[in-house]
Amino acid sequence: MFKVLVSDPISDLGIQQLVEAADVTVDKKPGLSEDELVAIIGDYDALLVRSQTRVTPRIMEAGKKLKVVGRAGVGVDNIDLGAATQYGIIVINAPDGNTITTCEHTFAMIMAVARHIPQAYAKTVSGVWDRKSFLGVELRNKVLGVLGMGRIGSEVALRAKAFGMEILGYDPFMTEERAEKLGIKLASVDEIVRNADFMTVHTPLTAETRHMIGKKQFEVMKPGMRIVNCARGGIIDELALVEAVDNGIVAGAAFDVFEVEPPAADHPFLSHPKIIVTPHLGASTVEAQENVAIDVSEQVLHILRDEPFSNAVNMPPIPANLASQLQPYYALGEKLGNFIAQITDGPVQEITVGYSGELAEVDTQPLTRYIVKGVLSHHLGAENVNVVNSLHLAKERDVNIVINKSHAAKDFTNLVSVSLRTKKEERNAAGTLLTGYGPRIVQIDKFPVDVTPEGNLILISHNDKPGIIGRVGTLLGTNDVNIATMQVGRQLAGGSAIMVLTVDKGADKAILEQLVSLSDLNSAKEITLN
Ligand SMILES: NC(=O)C1=CN([C@@H]2O[C@H](COP(=O)(O)OP(=O)(O)OC[C@H]3O[C@@H](n4cnc5c(N)ncnc54)[C@H](O)[C@@H]3O)[C@@H](O)[C@H]2O)C=CC1
Ligand SMILES: O=C(O)C(=O)COP(=O)(O)O
Repeated sequence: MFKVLVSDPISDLGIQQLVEAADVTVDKKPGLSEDELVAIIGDYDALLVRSQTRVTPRIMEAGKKLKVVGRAGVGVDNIDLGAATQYGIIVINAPDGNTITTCEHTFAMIMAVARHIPQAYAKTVSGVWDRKSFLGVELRNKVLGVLGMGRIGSEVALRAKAFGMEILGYDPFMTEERAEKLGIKLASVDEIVRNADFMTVHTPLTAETRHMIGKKQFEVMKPGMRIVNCARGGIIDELALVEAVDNGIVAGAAFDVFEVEPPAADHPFLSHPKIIVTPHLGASTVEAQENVAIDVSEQVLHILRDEPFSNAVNMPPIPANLASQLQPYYALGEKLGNFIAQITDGPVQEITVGYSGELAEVDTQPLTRYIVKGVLSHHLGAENVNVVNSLHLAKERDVNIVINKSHAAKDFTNLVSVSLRTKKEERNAAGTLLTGYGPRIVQIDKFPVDVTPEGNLILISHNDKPGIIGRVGTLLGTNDVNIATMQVGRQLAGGSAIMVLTVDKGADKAILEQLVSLSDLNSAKEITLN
């Protein structure tokens, strides 16, 4: 049974599929402190949050079973992504569900700041009928600067056009073609600051966007500018903004988000007559909350059930057609990696993965993650490595990963080979998928074999001499080890050879030692592939 913890207020209707899933139990505990979360997170397989819960490295470290953190919304700046990757926790978000809602809130803020609605409301309800103080401006024929033309920024631009505004958009990833399609003009931050009447920001908060609008921009800003931030606190320098409003450069500002949330009681925005605020309400509609909770619950279920999923933030996305092509190879890749790790002595220095045949034509990085997971699991423990952190853990340990691709796969449609180099030796195994039969190891070092990578195996290296197979069989039989299958591989008659046995139960160290003491038998290793 999977356990899911919901630590922020998330739509009940949205998480219904999780609550109703027979293999899931859901606990709702909003408002926990970091210490309280650390104390209980060890019981949970998934954590669902909005923007309040700060998912810190301490929480992830304590989340020994934690497989996924689901963000019911867009911004993941409250989740330590580096720590998530380190601990092998997938972080997913719900990027589409609140776009329109946040866009509409932005528009509410644009209109409110243009017409002083919150200030006028406050005065009216206080009993003062003041029509003079609240002279507004029209939106029609005004220039709106949009910084960040992603999902929300683009929707804001579309609606602004309906108000008769001219749009200047800035986004490093915006092409001329797309700008033309949206009916906007591309401009630099500087051009927007100097020419717009209204400005709205819709970027994430990054090192690059922090204080993107600060003292320098306010110095050259078109006087009378009105500014809206419904994206993230910190994109606009809050103190520089207050100064610009006081100097008469900025006519008004509307903020939904703050550098620190909630802002301190003495934050200058909270008492400024020209700055209006809402408490991070951008995504707070019934519809958006349902949408994001449905989206994130669906993906969390997929992840818990080991099914293909989307919207991972700390893993590159895998296009659906590539996912379906690679999926059948994941088990083979992981087992091949684990097999080679078990037969190679010494600490791993380099993993060389070879892809040939059709696999050489596609992006195989998702499959490489499984292979590296298989290798590292042997050394670091299966519970500590997964496809989220396998490449990261390899890099952290200075394990070099080399990928070779060759279009020709001799004898097979596709071949995956894995070589492991340690200080002591270099060994290699290759495998393929046999239609109708599943994964097979088809080569170990230079020896061709046909081994199903499953269960308990014994790998023996010996001299190709008459009677050796019988001696091995007798010894194992005497020790009550039943042989299910046996494969012998050699290059030349009478030369060196290998034997791969599938046995019903593992052979202990004493039996392996007895095997090695047989004449013409050089080494024996036990391999477990579950
Ligand atoms: N107030 C609220 O409740 C909500 C706030 N948000 C926030 O709104 C922001 C935008 O969300 P979406 O549109 O869904 O994200 P998005 O990822 O679709 O768009 C962000 C855009 O910013 C652009 N960008 C990145 N760096 C930039 C830079 N240096 N200069 C200009 N553009 C840059 C990106 O290219 C991208 O097109 C995010 O910060 C998100 O967290 C989202 C939903 C609700
Ligand atoms: O989706 C986002 O990025 C938001 O900022 C919404 O935050 P919330 O889920 O309302 O706490």
